[in-house]
Amino acid sequence: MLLKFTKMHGLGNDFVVVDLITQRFNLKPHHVRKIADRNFGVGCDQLLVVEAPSRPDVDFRYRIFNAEGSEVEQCGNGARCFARFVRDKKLTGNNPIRVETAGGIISLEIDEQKRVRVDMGAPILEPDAIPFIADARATTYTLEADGRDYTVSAISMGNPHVVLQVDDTRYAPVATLGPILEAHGRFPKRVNVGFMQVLDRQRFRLRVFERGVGETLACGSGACAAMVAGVQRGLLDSNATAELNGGELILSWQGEGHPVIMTGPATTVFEGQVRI
Ligand SMILES: N[C@@H](CCC[C@H](N)C(=O)O)C(=O)O
Repeated sequence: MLLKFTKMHGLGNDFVVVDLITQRFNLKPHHVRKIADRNFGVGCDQLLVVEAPSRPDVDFRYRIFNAEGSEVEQCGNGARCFARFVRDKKLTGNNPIRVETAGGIISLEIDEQKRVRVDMGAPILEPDAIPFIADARATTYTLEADGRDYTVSAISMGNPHVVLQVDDTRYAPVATLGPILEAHGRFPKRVNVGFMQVLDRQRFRLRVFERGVGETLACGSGACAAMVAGVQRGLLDSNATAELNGGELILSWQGEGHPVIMTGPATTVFEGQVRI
């Protein structure tokens, strides 16, 4: 069958977006791996699926698959692309657009400059719910890996993140420590690994080794988790800009119980059909 798709990106974190409201297809992990393959397929970090909602109080169901085929709970850069996709395809006129994900309900609002403001929901900080194995909840934890102790924050934005502070992201051990922490035994569902350099109280740099993908040019939920980690550690104010290798995101978090708000661009690259 020929499956129609749109190739999009959010700050270089790239996506194949598939509308399974107007097309019928029983998507399996091996299809995702084939489409995501950068040599033999279309190529993407994540495949995003637009579906009809399963409940009356939302507009769509948003499903997310990592390039390796695993279905995951949340994708922040993808959420902005999702909003642009359903708007450009005229699947909704609503603004904000309410969307259910496996990680909770998020709200997406497109502004006049076509940037998308995402209410990512409140961060989850209880270890059991992240999930993260710890005796008690704390702002930072000591994580032993590869014979060394690391001071980390553990946060879920619907999906699990661990955040480490580094002096300079350019020299952070993303390619070596990233995969070790991604598969660390204290994160039963594996974890996205963020390396954060705080520049001042309103600006930080971030590189993320994403679960199920590897390092990407940007990670929206990772930027939200780093924002929460920075505020909790007393390093960041409640409004800050994240510099990722693919560009910038504007973030705000007013503290525990409040949602993280992320604003940034969403770009369509091309449309196509893939035989599957
Ligand atoms: N790129 C994403 C996160 C995608 C999912 C992640 N790799 C996971 O496994 O949780 C973002 O922009 O948030």
